[in-house]
Amino acid sequence: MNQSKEQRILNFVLQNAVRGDPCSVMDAIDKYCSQKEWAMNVGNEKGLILDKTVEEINPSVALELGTYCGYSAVRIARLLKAGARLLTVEFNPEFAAIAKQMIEFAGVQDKVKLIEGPSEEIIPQLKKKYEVDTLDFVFLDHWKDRYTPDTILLQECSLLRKGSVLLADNIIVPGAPEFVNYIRNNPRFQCTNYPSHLEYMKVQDAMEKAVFLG
Ligand SMILES: O=C(NCCCCc1cc2cnccc2s1)c1cc(-c2ccc(F)cc2)cc(O)c1O
Ligand SMILES: [Mg+2]
Repeated sequence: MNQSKEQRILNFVLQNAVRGDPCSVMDAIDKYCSQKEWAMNVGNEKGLILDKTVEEINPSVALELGTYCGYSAVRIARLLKAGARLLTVEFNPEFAAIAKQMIEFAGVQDKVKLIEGPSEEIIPQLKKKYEVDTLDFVFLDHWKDRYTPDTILLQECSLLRKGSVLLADNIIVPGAPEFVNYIRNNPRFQCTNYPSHLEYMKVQDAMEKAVFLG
């Protein structure tokens, strides 16, 4: 049965990166996906915006919606302080299996909890089942038409506190127009747009940061 693209990405990492070195894992994925096969990792240009946001917040509890191969989970987890944790949610079992191996190879597994399932099911479980009080940081990188309903759901589940930061990928491509309209017109959020480019392409994209005002 021939391999998936995601399996080929993981194999390239296993053969070209250094076990326990998150940066070498990120570099290997970026090398493969820019030279061999495009894939929807946040990439290094938007990744730097993600890094700066995470470093600014220094979150104790972070949530990622949309794990894919684990590139941004590794990217975020490498910056987390001792005792801090990232919960990352993936819908596709094949992707989750790849991401699990990627996260373990990078050596950040102690900081990352990979959860398989749809966001609308997982978010309401975060407090009781995953012992979350409130989220310091949320990275939205899953279905673009779920950004708005899941942002509303996070509020309904009292998972945001004054100062919680949302960062959303793909504001231009594939685009999340409903989310942009919702979040920029919502007085409970302070928004900032970060122009960038689609991963591995000379195509305009952007990220949107939204700080919850409580
Ligand atoms: O679709 C994208 N990401 C979402 C896929 C994850 C599905 C999930 C749903 C779900 C539900 N619940 C929990 C977890 C999850 S994970 C995506 C797509 C492009 C792209 C693709 C083609 C193209 F020509 C140009 C850009 C670029 C990107 O950076 C992306 O992030
Ligand atoms: Mg994305």
